[in-house]
Amino acid sequence: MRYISTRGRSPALSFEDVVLTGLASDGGLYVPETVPQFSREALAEMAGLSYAEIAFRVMKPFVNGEIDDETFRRLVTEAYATFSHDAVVPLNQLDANHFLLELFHGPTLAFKDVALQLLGRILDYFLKKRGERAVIMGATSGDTGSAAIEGCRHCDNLDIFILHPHNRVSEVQRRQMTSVLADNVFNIAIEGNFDDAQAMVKASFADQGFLDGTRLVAVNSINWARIMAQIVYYVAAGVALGAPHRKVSFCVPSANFGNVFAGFMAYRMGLPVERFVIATNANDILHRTLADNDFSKKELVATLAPSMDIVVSSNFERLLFEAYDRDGAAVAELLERFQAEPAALAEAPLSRLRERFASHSVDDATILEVIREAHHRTQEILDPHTATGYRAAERERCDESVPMITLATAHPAKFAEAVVKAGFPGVPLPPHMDDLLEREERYTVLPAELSAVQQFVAENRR
Ligand SMILES: Cc1ncc(COP(=O)(O)O)c(C=O)c1O
Ligand SMILES: N[C@@H](CCOP(=O)(O)O)C(=O)O
Repeated sequence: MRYISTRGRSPALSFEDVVLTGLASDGGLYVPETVPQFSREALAEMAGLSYAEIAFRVMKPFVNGEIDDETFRRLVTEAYATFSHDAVVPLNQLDANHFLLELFHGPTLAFKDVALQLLGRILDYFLKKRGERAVIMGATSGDTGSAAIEGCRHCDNLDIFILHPHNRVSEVQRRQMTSVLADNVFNIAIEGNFDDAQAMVKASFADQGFLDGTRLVAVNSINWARIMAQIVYYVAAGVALGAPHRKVSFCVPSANFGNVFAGFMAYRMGLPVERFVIATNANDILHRTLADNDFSKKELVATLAPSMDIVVSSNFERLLFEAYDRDGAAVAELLERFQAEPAALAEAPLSRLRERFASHSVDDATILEVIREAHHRTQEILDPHTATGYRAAERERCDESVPMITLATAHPAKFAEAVVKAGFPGVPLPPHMDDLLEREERYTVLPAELSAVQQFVAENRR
């Protein structure tokens, strides 16, 4: 298995090299050269297996023997032993055919743990094997940051720099990052928004001179291993509900588009998926593109689902690459146009996308309404991101014979503002975070200027 760039102009890489890098040199994102296929029998055999075993089987073709089976199995098992639920990602039935896939039982209470608990271990394995050090730069709207820090903090060979938008993440999210006082962890609060942070991380991959030859590694969903690990829970949920013998649909709260793209990969590998429903908050570029072919940037809006406050969805490029029949030049041309002015997709790729994807945008008032309504129906308090998915799924459900699986992407305790505004007293943090609000914090506020950020990284890496 080799990995190629979505813009078609970078050399193909091995799994090890693709994990230990970020953007391709042509500015594209890496994807597997061929998509591994699961037969119906192979999928059917997975029903009833442990999550770790399903994870091993689904990811093995991507790893391509570059980590021996015994070691890879151990890394996977250790990663998912950190989750507080025996099923790792349990399915919670809401009604006859609507299910929540709870992805928030990891150490930092969001779906990012599923990939980052594993990625930290894989990075540690490869860097130790090579005897190399590396620098991580990551951008976060609140959840990736703490999951990356938690997944990588014990890697001696890594220094971790996480950029979050100053005063735009929840207090719990900020403290989950800034209260980790390890010598290799650096939190930077950017005076800007998530898109500014993501742009600076991407620019740093394009020109790594400031690191004097030290390797720069991505923990955002730029990194293929993030997508790879997220494919697993689509397969696990699908086979638990009867795939491959019946189809399933997924509704995914979306922003940077790594999560739903992982689902699309599961579909391409053989999981029978009827439909992916993309839920956005008021930052609705994905919905406008699919519904109106309006592929344009709009001013960022601060919402009650802050982790989805993103203007440009990085991984949409990976889906465009598939929709444009893997024509890297066409993708590069479209994205260059999009950076400069409002753009539109060509007719054929857009209709291909519309065959499999639907979308809905959910505003703040509706998020609050859903939190109340879902509590009334199920006694559960949803987090505001999951609430966007719940509403989009309800709007889209039509075929009652196809289970709809809404991805519950975070624990409500991380988002007190929305929960309290919906009329609830709040949701307690789990015991391992009991004293989070009293812990000492450390972070540095910097302007949204690439040179200031790169200078900070260069001066502080060990
Ligand atoms: C809680 C939560 N839900 C949904 C999303 C959207 O996921 P994605 O960026 O993979 O589309 C994010 C982060 O992006 C998130 O943190
Ligand atoms: N919502 C994310 C934004 C970054 O997304 P990623 O999947 O590319 O890491 C966050 O919480 O940081």
